[in-house]
Amino acid sequence: MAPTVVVTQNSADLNAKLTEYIKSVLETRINASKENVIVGLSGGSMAATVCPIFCALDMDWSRVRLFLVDERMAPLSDADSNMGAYYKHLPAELSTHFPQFGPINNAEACASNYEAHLRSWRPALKEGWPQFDLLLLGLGPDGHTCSLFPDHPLLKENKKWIAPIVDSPKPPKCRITITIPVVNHAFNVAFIATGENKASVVKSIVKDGSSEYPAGLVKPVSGNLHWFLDAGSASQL
Ligand SMILES: O=C(O)[C@H](O)[C@@H](O)[C@H](O)[C@H](O)COP(=O)(O)O
Repeated sequence: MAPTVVVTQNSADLNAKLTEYIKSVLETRINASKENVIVGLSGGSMAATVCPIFCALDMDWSRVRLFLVDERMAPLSDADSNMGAYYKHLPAELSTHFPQFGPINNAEACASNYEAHLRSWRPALKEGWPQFDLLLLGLGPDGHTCSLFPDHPLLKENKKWIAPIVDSPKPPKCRITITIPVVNHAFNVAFIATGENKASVVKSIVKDGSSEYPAGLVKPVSGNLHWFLDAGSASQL
């Protein structure tokens, strides 16, 4: 299915459109099943974008669980820690909706612990993958998403739900990330990409349908795909 592209005028407009989208997806998923609703969140600027929205949403969060789609191997107090950024911006009762992360000195053990959390929350579909209710993904100017970088062997990972990476071209080198098939089995995937430095990669993926970049490999099997852009990132569409 073709993605829905939402071009926003300014940060207030982005906030309003994202609020409407997130509220509607969460309410739909909460009503659709008795299970907890699982939301996967990118790092980078995502915490600053979505935390104010989460804080302002008037809804029952008791059945929502939060999960990092990728994380850097850094202590919570470090500026590199994505979870640290979410802890800083979210009220304490929502921060506890993330699973524990660690050990931070061993990417492989950390990835397998994080995967075990996800498996305890959401059993595998018959195809072998979990189904996130909502993924909110960032985009790098090089076309990466999560910690899935151009030309990296992890793009071909077809067993692990969460994989370690020790040679990330974007620092820090050691991270964990969800894999492409996990992304593609989600019910709802939304990219949030702003800024002119992302315009050319947005054009290749959204307008030309290129699969050259990791983010271009995101093609939900049966879920919905949205792109939330601003004037800068949409300038070549
Ligand atoms: O932890 C990370 O590095 C990320 O999750 C990464 O995939 C991020 O989402 C993109 O690099 C976009 O980052 P910005 O939104 O900060 O541009």
